Amino acid sequence: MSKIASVQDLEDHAKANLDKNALNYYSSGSQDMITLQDNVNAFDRYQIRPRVLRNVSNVDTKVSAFGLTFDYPIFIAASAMQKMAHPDGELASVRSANKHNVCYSLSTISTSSIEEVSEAAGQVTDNKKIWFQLYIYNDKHKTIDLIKRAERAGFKAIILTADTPYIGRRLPDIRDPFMIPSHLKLKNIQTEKIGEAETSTQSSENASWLARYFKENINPGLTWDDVTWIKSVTSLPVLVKGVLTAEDAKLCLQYGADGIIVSNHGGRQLDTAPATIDALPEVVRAVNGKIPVFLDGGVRRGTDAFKALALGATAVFMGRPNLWGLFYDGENGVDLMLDIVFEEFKLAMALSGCASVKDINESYIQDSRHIFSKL
Ligand SMILES: Cc1cc2nc3c(=O)[nH]c(=O)nc-3n(C[C@H](O)[C@H](O)[C@H](O)COP(=O)(O)O)c2cc1C
Ligand SMILES: O=C(O)C(=O)c1ccccc1
Repeated sequence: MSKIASVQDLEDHAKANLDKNALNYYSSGSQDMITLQDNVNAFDRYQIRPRVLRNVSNVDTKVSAFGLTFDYPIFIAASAMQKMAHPDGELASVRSANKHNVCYSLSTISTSSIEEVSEAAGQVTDNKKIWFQLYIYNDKHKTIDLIKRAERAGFKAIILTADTPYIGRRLPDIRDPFMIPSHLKLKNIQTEKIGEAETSTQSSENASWLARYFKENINPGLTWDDVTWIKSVTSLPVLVKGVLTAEDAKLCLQYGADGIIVSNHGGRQLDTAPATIDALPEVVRAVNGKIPVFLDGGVRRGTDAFKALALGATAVFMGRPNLWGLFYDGENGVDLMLDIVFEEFKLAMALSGCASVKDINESYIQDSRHIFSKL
């Protein structure tokens, strides 16, 4: 077999070899998967404007946020149930992220516990670059308990996912209902209803296991006051994930969010929502430097990350590439994936004439659809 040279190679490997239940769950988007594809394709509509004859013998890829420094502005997004990709699951992912000194975000709905992930991130609390993605449960005490456990375990930020009051309509899951494999457990939270959902073999009525899990456990009634509420129960920075408009970005500021993740949940929620790289500029403009803005969705190459930074992102997250790397070879596979993307990013900086991440700005990018506006 040829060597793996890109994230696309890892995706191809997973698509040819991963079992259908896990593959459908990991790869699918909602409805016609237009947003899923557009997240990826939109990056190609932007072009990098390279500058030459700059000294790029040393390229510094480090970035900082919330008082933490990371070696690269490319992090791992929260994705649920990683042990379906590899027996080491979340633990392999966090070990790899930690080794590379980048952030790992842990999903609430993980097959390794908050405490296990913290332990895998190393012994020194200050060095743990782990953020906790929070779904707010109907039961507020359970929600507070998750936050407190994450704090105690040394997580450095809370990511409140705001785009999932209900699960998106994922057709592969409706056609062939997803089941969590019987040897795996959701490790962070016990719910009375989940036992019931876990043991049923076929979705009842017309809701899938995923849709029922959400319906039975996750609070669809959240409002901006819940950002205030989360802020009142934790001293950690709180990021709102799932923002796609300037209007909501301003509300993030008004309600005291410490950061924003421009995201459409990897095209798994509202189909035909904009590609994240297209939504980023209006969010960045609305925020006007007051809090850091991150992006996820469709990042597959170092050049994609470069483009997001040129449009004002502090850093980006990758979701599915982590799963493809994990499936390829556990921790080594995630290492391989990160090494490839980091190498691509560093080279993109060098070939664009940027010796430091601080140099990357709007002058390095053009939107091919508005190319004449730059003339
Ligand atoms: C299989 C899978 C599971 C996910 N689970 C979660 C989750 O539990 N919580 C969450 O906030 N986002 C979840 N996401 C969304 C990711 O955090 C992220 O927004 C998305 O994957 C980014 O797009 P990309 O996969 O194109 O990189 C999930 C995404 C995938 C693909
Ligand atoms: O699949 C998802 O995107 C997601 O966030 C999720 C996580 C756990 C259960 C159901 C959906």
